[in-house]
Parts: sequence; C-alpha cells; structure tokens
Amino acid sequence: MPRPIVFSGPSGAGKSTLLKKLFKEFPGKFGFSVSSTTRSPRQGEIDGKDYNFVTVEEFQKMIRENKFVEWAQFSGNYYGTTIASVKQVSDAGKWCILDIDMQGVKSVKQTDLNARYVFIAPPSVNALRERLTGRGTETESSLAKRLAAAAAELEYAETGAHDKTIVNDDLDKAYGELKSFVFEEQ
Ligand SMILES: Nc1ncnc2c1ncn2[C@@H]1O[C@H](COP(=O)(O)OP(=O)(O)OP(=O)(O)O)[C@@H](O)[C@H]1O
Repeated sequence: MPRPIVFSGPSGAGKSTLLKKLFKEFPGKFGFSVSSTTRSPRQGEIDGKDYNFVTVEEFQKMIRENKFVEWAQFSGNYYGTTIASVKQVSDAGKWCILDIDMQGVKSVKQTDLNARYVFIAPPSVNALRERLTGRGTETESSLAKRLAAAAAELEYAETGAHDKTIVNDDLDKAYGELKSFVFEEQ
C-alpha cells in the first residue's frame, strides 16, 4: 500500500507550485483526501467526492473520538481531514498527498498512517516575503502572520522532524529533488 506523503513548509515556499507540476507529470497517480465539513453543499457538490458533509454534532463527536488528522473552524464552519479519508486514497491505490502545517504534521505522526514527510523550505525569509508579496494574495497583516508562522515552521524543521528538506530556490532543481524523494522508496 502506498504510504501517504506529507508536504509542509512556510506559506509561499512553493508547495502548491511543486505539487501542481507533480500532478501534471503523473496524472492519476496521486490523490488528495476528501475533507469533512459542516458547511452546506454548494450546487453541484457531491457528498463523499467534494466533501464529506456532516452535521456539527457529528463533527464534534468525531473530534472527541480522535478521528481527525487536523481540523479547523473558518467563518463558522468546521473543516477537517480524517484518518479514514487518507486511508481511502491509499486503499484506492493512489498515493495520498497531504499539504498541512506543522500542527498537522505533529498530529499525523501520532496516527498509524506511516507517512513520509517532506519539508519545502524557501531559500531565505526575504525570498519568502518577496514571493508572498509577488503572489498578490496578502494584505500587510496576513503577510506578517504568515511570516511569523514561517519562523515557527523553520524552527520545527530544524528538529529533524521530516524525512527530507528541499530548498525551493531553483524550481526545476527543487522539483527534481522532490521526484527523487517521492519515488525512492514506494
Ligand atoms: N522556485 C521558485 N522561484 C521563484 N518563485 C517561486 C518558486 N516556487 C514558487 N514560486 C512562487 O512563489 C509564490 C508562492 O508559491 P506557492 O503558492 O506555490 O506557495 P505555497 O507554499 O503553496 O503557499 P501556501 O501554503 O500559502 O499555499 C507563487 O507566486 C509561486 O509562483
């Protein structure tokens, strides 16, 4: 059974960029788990495919029963990734990718998911600031928040919590390193 691969690293380090390349080169090989949420389905959304739609009571019960790898509340709704949803991807023969923060990494480490951990690091904090500014998605306060979180992520990476650290300086070089890591052991 393919082992889940956990991506983490500061916001703006390039996780989405690298994952997009990987999914494009190997279509159908990798998968994301289906998240659970208490928000109502939007038109066209399918239960079990887009999200697992559950009630607040169910979600809270699942939290108590430690069913989640990670969960959070955004604008009044709960969202989370269950251990079962990660296993479902592996059961289907796909390599499950998780893109999560350090709290999520710590939490996955406490499960029996037997994941592999790759940390995507920026070449420097200044480069990170420039990328986040260049992406055009941040306000001054969200930028400050992300940079503060980045410091904690980098500190956590220094404890050796990950199997591999990839510095995303030159994108093609980083992508090459990522492919070596992803395919070396499965
Ligand atoms: N090697 C690179 N060199 C220069 N710019 C890059 C590189 N990799 C990614 N970028 C750019 O940096 C910005 C942040 O990248 P991306 O959105 O992939 O980060 P992320 O880690 O997925 O962030 P988040 O966690 O916020 O989703 C994007 O504008 C992207 O185009």
